[in-house]
Formats: sequence, C-alpha cells, structure tokens
Amino acid sequence: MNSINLYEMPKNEPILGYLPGSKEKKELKEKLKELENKVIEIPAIIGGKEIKTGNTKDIFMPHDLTHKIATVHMLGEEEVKMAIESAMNAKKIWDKYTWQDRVSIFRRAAELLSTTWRSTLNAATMMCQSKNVFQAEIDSACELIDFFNFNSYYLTQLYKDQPISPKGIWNRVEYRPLEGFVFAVTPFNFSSIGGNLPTAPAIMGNTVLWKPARTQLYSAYFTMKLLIEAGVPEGVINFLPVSGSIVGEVVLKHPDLAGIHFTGSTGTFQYMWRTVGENISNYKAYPRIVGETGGKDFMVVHKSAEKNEVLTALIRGSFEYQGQKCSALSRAYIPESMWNEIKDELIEKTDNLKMGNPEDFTNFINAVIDKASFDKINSYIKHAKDSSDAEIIAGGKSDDTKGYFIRPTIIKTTNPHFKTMEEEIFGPVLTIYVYSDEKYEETLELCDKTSIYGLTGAVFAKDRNAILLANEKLVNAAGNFYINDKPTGAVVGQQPFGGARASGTNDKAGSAMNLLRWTSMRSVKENFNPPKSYEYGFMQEK
Ligand SMILES: NC(=O)c1ccc[n+]([C@@H]2O[C@H](COP(=O)([O-])OP(=O)(O)OC[C@H]3O[C@@H](n4cnc5c(N)ncnc54)[C@H](O)[C@@H]3O)[C@@H](O)[C@H]2O)c1
Ligand SMILES: N[C@@H](CCC=O)C(=O)O
Repeated sequence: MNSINLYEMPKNEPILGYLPGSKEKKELKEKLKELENKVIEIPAIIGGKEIKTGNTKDIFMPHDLTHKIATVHMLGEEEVKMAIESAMNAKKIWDKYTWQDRVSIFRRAAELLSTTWRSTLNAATMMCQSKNVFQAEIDSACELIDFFNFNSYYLTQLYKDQPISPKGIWNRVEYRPLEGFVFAVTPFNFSSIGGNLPTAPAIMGNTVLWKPARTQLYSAYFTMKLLIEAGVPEGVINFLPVSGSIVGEVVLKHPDLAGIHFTGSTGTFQYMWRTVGENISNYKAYPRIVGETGGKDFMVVHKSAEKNEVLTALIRGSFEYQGQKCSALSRAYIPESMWNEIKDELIEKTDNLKMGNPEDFTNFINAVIDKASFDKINSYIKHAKDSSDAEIIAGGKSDDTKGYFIRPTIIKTTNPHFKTMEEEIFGPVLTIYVYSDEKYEETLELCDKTSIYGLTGAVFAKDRNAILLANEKLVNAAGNFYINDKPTGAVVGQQPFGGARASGTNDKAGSAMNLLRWTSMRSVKENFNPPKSYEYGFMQEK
C-alpha cells in the first residue's frame, strides 16, 4: 500500500501479472476452486442485518450454465421501504463521523482489497461476470482500490477549498451531505463500478441504497462484505438484491430521494430521469441525477497510421471482455489503402482468438453475460447476415449449449449508417466502414454525426495535422478521446471517465467533480466585530 499523506495524490494500484509460478496465480487458483465448490446464500443487508425473504433466485456462471454458485434472496416493496428507513436513520450516526473517520474506512477498504480480499473479489468477478484474469484484475482489484484511494484524496482537495475572509470576518464553506438518501444503481459489467457508485456518495457523508444488477449480485455481495469489514457502519450502505421495477417504483418517487448515482443503459437512465421529472414537486430537495450510460465508441484511422498499432487496437478495443465495456470499440473507419494491408491479418487474428472459460488462463474470450444479451447480440449478427449492404468477415457464430459463447465478429459495411454503425450492441461485434483515403475530413464529420452517443473514441495517425483535425472535428463526439490508443481502459486519476450526449451527465467517475455532486454547500459568515449602528459614516454631519 502507498504510504498515506491525505494531501498527496495516491499512486495507482499496480496490476499483478499472474505469471506461471507466481504467488498471486496460486492464490487465485485456490480461491477459484474454493468458491466454485460451494453454493453461497446471498441475503439483502439492510441496517447491517441480513434479510432472507425466501423468495430466491439461483445464480449460474455465464460460461457454465449448469454450475450454480449462489442462491439470492430477492426483496419486495416492504423491504425496500425498510431500507429507506434504515438509510435515513443511519444519517444520524454517519453525521457524527468526521471526514477523517470516513476517509479512514475507505482507505482501509483499499488496503484490504489490495491484500487479503484481492483473490476473493477477482475470483468472484471471473465466475460471476465471466472475465479472464487480466480483465478481473484491472476491474475488481485495481480500479476499485483506486476509486477508494483517489476519492479519499479528492475529498481532501474539495474540503480545502474555502472562501476569502477579509479582516474581522470569517467566511467558511461547509460541505454537507445531501438531505435525504442516495440511490446507487449499478451495471453488471464492472465490479469496480458496483463498488464505486455507493461509496462515492458515502465518503461525502451520505447514506445509500445500493441496487446492483442481478447478474453482478455474486461479486457485489463480496464487495459489501469487504465494506463491512472495513468499518462502514450499519445502514450507511444498504445492499438490495431486488428487481429494477420493484425498487424503482418505491425509491424514485420517495420524498427523501436526494440523489441517483447510476451506471447502465441509456434507456434505464432516461426512465429514471423522466420519473423524477414527473414527481418533481414531491421531493424535499431537487434530487441530484448522475448517470453514465451507453456508447457507440469509434476509431478513425488515418492513412499515416502504423499497421500493427491499428490491428492491436482493433482487436483489444473491440473484443476484450467480449466487447461488454461501455467504452468498447464498435465502429471503425479505415482508409482503403490501410484496409488492403490489414484485412487478412485482422480476420486471421480474430478467428484465432481463443475462447472458453476464465479458469483456463489461456482464453482471451469468455462468455457474454446472460441469455438476453446472447439473444440481442445474435439478432444484430443475423441482421448483418440478412442485409445486402453488409457482410460478416470474421466470427458470426455462437453456441449456448455450455455457456453464452459468441465468436468475436467483424461486420464490413458499405453503408456508414448501417444499424450496427449506429446502435449500441454491447457484445463482441465490430463494424468496419472503409473510406477512400482522400475523404478523411468528411469521414471525421460522418463519425461525429453518426450516433447519439458521446462516450469514447480514438484516432490513429502519425501525421500531426490529421490528429489536429480529428481533435477539432470530434471535440464533442467523445468524453474520453484517445490518440494512437484503443478507446478502452481508462485509469482512475489518469483519464477521468464519462461521456456526454446520450452517454450521460459526464460527471467523471473517480474525480473531484463527481464527489461535488454528493455535497450541498453551506456558506457561513461570522462577523467578529458586528456594526453597532445602522448609519453609514457619510451620514455624519461633520
Ligand atoms: N458510461 C459508463 O461509464 C458505463 C459503464 C458501464 C456500463 N455502462 C452501460 O451499461 C449498460 C450495460 O449494463 P446493464 O445491462 O447492467 O444496464 P441496465 O440499464 O440493464 O441495468 C443497469 C442497472 O439498472 C437497473 N434497473 C433497470 N431498470 C430499472 C428500474 N426501472 N428502476 C431501477 N433500476 C433499474 C438494473 O437492474 C441494473 O442494476 C450498457 O449500456 C453500457 O454502455 C456504461
Ligand atoms: N472505464 C472503463 C469502462 C467502463 C464501462 O464499462 C474503460 O475505460 O474501459
């Protein structure tokens, strides 16, 4: 662990290598074996108490559909109401904790995750979300540790910011928590996002209802246990296994709803915002709405780019974690001259990507998350197969007999507005549009206007003028823009993450800007020498 100076920027958690014979590999393999050999029971955790409703659902691994790993107790409306009461009650206790106390709890969580909890969270993420070891390590270990450490640091930076105090006056700003509870709703694809969304408001003094995605509940439960061990008091974060429709109905209309911290699809986010809008006069204060959602992330290649760099970025950007990253590359614009050079190698490399379960460390590709995703991704592949303006040049096959496996797929289209160039698929599908070399500028304009999203994007070029032009033309097309790098893999403290347009409110997860949304400032002016007469000096006769 880094030595702690609260006013100094922390260092990113190093990514462990899991090389043959390494200590971390041995530990992880043992943890996988231990967890895979048992079926755990997942209760809700409300006000620190485990709640078992008896209304259970089973959790299976996406890459091994007969292998049950957990039974989870799903909540109904009554328990959700209990959780709101518990969060509101816990505010009294949490208010008594100084910011140093809060920081201490989350720095401890970082330390535990970096050491004794690392293999558990990584194994759980591999099993539950079907991630290979590298994808699990950068997510459930490194990124979550970074969220805890960096948010602790950003908090000190925010609190330090105080107004001017002229002689005889003391002006100060208090960074109060919001008046009410925060609703944290998290997606399946990143355990770190699951951990960050409830803890960012909590570190700022708020109490939280945390509703993880059903398909992430297994690893989310271990995160909750880690937070309890780190010292998060009862009721400050309430862990709710519950369906979106049940929880949404109760929470989104509640007068004490003070904020929503959401990551997930654009459709769900828009539903939440709309519901808040429809109930706007019912709340005690205007709820803060922070949401990071979908993307249609792009790569524009210029003819001056380097072939092997382009090939690597296309494969890693599109197919790491089966393309199930909001940042995943899903449309690429490639000049004809470069296309002729890379086409065969791209197809060959893609067809050779090894696919299978994550326990076998040699697999690059694992399963997609569930049946709904499997069907949705396949429907896009079928659409491409049936269209006259597109062809599948790699992959295109899938098989769900053992798990939800889809071969990494490349579609080539002659229509820059082909469905798969515009809509988020959230799977291992890349669509390529080949343009004439001399149409670079028009292609940048086309890329900018093609999708409703604005999350991530990349340009590849050696020619600096081409980079400058892309930077200018695509200024609003991506909240995270990459030059000669793939558009995935943002690191906390290095590339604050989030997008605008339909991709979200761009409040940048893991930044001071995000934490600011979870505080309500109070300005206090104290006068050490208050005036004793209402008259001004110029009113005196002499
Ligand atoms: N921009 C980002 O930072 C970012 C990061 C990760 C994922 N994503 C996006 O997330 C999506 C994939 O995740 P997902 O499939 O879990 O998204 P999703 O929208 O299906 O689910 C997200 C969460 O919302 C909940 N939910 C759904 N309906 C609800 C309702 N009516 N009331 C309350 N909660 C409700 C779900 O149960 C889940 O917990 C993709 O679109 C991806 O781009 C974005
Ligand atoms: N922050 C991650 C993406 C999170 C969304 O799924 C990245 O930059 O790849």
